Amino acid sequence: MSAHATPAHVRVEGLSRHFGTGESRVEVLHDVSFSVAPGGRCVIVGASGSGKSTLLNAIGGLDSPDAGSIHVAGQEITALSPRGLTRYRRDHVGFVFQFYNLVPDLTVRENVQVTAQLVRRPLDIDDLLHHLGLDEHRHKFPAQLSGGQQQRCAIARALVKGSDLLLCDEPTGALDRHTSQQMLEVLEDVHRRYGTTLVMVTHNEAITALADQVIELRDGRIVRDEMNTHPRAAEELDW
Ligand SMILES: Nc1ncnc2c1ncn2[C@@H]1O[C@H](COP(=O)(O)OP(=O)(O)OP(=O)(O)O)[C@@H](O)[C@H]1O
Repeated sequence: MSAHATPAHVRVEGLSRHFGTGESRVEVLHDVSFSVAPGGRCVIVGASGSGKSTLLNAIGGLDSPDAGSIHVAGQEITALSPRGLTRYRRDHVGFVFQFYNLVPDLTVRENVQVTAQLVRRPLDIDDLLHHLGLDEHRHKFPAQLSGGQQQRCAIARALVKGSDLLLCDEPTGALDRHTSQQMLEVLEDVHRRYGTTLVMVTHNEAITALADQVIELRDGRIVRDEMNTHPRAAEELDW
């Protein structure tokens, strides 16, 4: 790396992961290496079972690889103790899952507040809900929201910590086309407003048009790592 090169926000090197033993052993990731620049929007695309979620979970400190390393903002998260990993997840990473994992007995605002209480300097909850178009839904429970509104609540919860890395696992997976487009516009806005580094997993090739960087996984190996010099706006997306 030259003295002027910007250090990567996320650097994955030689990552491998398997599940099971003996005949049921499955090699899920093989020697995966790539970097994401600070403030980059990286889309990881691949067929079902190609290892996308396993990779994202490793970056999020939810799963430990067999071999290789992951650095996030210069810190080697693959070398952290379980306690260190908990702290990393709490302080440095926002996670949005396909199934939003909202607490059903808490309102939208309370769902976000629970996470805000975990960190020292959370973002302003009401400001965030406003930007995510959830003003009028603040006091509703998850079951009273549409899929897109639930997803936006999950994004608010992931962002409120003020972490600069947002990991999204199939953020549009359970949504119809129109709501998916809205969701991608929300993520675009979040990226513009907060400069958050986004790493998003999807099986939908169309979404790669929005990314600065596209990684394709096939059977746990990277078969494409390309920069996109002219990413499209979410509203121009051709499904
Ligand atoms: N905890 C686990 N135990 C055993 N096998 C697992 C486990 N987690 C994932 N796998 C296997 O690893 C492979 C990759 O799974 P992964 O969820 O990473 O793929 P994916 O590309 O995200 O797929 P999808 O798009 O369907 O979510 C699959 O064959 C899956 O069955």
